[in-house]
Amino acid sequence: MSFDLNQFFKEATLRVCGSLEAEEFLEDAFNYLVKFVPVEFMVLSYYDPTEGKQTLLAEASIKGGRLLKQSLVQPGRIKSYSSRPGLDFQVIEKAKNHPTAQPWITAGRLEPEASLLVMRLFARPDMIGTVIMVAQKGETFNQKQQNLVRMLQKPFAIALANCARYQELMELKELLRQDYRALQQDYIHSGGRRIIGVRFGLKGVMDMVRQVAPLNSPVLLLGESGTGKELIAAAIHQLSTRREGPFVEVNCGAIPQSLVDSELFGHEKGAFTGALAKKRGRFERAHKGTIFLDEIGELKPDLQVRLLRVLQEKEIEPVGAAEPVKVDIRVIAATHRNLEQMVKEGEFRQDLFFRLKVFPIEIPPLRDRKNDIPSLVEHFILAKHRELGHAVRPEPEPGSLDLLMGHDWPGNVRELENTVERALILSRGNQVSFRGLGLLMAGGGVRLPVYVSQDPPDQSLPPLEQVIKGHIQKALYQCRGQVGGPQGAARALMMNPSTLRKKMRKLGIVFGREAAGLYQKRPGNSSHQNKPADDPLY
Ligand SMILES: Nc1ncnc2c1ncn2[C@@H]1O[C@H](COP(=O)(O)OP(=O)(O)OP(=O)(O)O)[C@@H](O)[C@H]1O
Repeated sequence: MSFDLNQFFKEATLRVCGSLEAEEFLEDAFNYLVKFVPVEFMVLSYYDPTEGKQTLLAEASIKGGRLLKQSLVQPGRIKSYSSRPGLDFQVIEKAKNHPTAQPWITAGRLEPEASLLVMRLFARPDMIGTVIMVAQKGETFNQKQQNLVRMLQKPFAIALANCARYQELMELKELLRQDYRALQQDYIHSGGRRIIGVRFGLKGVMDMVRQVAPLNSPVLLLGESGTGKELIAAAIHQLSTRREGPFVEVNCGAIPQSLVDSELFGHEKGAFTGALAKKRGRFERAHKGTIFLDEIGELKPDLQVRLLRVLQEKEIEPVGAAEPVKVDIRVIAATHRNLEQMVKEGEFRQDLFFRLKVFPIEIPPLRDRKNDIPSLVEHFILAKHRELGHAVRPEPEPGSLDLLMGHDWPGNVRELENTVERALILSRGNQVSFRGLGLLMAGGGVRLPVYVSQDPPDQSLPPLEQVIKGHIQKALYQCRGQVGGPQGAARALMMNPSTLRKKMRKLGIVFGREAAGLYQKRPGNSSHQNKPADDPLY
């Protein structure tokens, strides 16, 4: 039966152009061509003329196709060699005589005596890659076989150009997807969140934040869990010149060990089983922005070394990448652990500790800034009642403040936030109660008694309005008649000052100029001489 060239061309072209994945079409082409030419394995490489960089894309042999994506290390030589004319199609009798085959021979991937067929691929007018066929042991490519392969120069070039574009698109799509996800997170992280206590309990912290934010120096946030370290980190980013860039958070204690490498440093496609697409790590995603390394004390020793390298060299090495990637990032780290002690005990690298603690900021626990509690409670009631979709915004039940101020808050602001949310979920009507939530009084761990009366209603109980009136008057007395401001009764009662004024007018309580001197405490006098006459609580 005579050999049909047209049939060969058609069948071979269908295989070469049958897929957009390099390893797939190369494998299909190999399986067909091996019937006609003595090829042991073939390699497809991609050449980027702008960067003068050559990448081995894929290889195929009897074992199947495989994605390689390895950059060749001699761009200068390749550039000059590839611009040499007349080398579009060559057969090299012995690989050792070919200028660019040497690294392959050294790497043990090519026999020095092997015969090669090198076919360059062009997309007008540039060379975009090569197909290299390595002949089976002791064989070479005769003229007839060379002619067959040469017929496929154009189909291979088209397949490679399409594959390169496709890869580029896929990578862009993946980057966009990652950026979109990161942007969503960034929005949650810094989107208009208020910090309560900036002029009170966090004043010292905020002064330091303003000082350091415009600089590029690393910042180390120290403080117990739930004190607001992440919030402060986001504020530093917002106040910095990097605010338009990303704010990427990494909880060093929460990433599973098996994923740490690729999560932080990223990976190339095919770097390991399951790495189906190139992935940018969090360091790379934080480029031109801020990376927040929470729970830095949990970082394993090998990662401490790599983080130190990132801080020193300002570059990262994605898994499977041929070259490091430069990153421009600002690092903010945080921990609730005593890093200094960890250094002494050999659990944390001293050099990394010194790098990170250029500007340490200590965030005080909530128990040391209890004056912030009323504003925090008001803030969380407002935010949570909206989140929960409650129609009315409830006010804290009278006496709540004593209860909340008496608690030690070992879980800090996070515990307070959760407590408010829980209380709101349980609240009925327009009052929110903090009783029965298991809040412990400071120091003793004594549960506040929750009074549940089994008796019939006490007929001698004063009417509710009278109790409220007396309670407000008591607050006015304690606040020396002041209604608004940080020392005012509204704050003590966790109420909006205008709501309190309205209520006082309704209840007939005198306040402001009308009450001049009425609520002033006399120095040294504890007998409450100025107490309101109709006050049922005195
Ligand atoms: N000053 C504040 N004003 C308003 N909300 C705050 C404040 N401090 C903390 N929060 C809120 O309390 C919660 C806990 O804060 P954050 O996560 O920043 O604490 P953290 O110190 O980073 O905790 P961890 O060490 O456990 O990671 C968050 O919901 C945060 O928004």
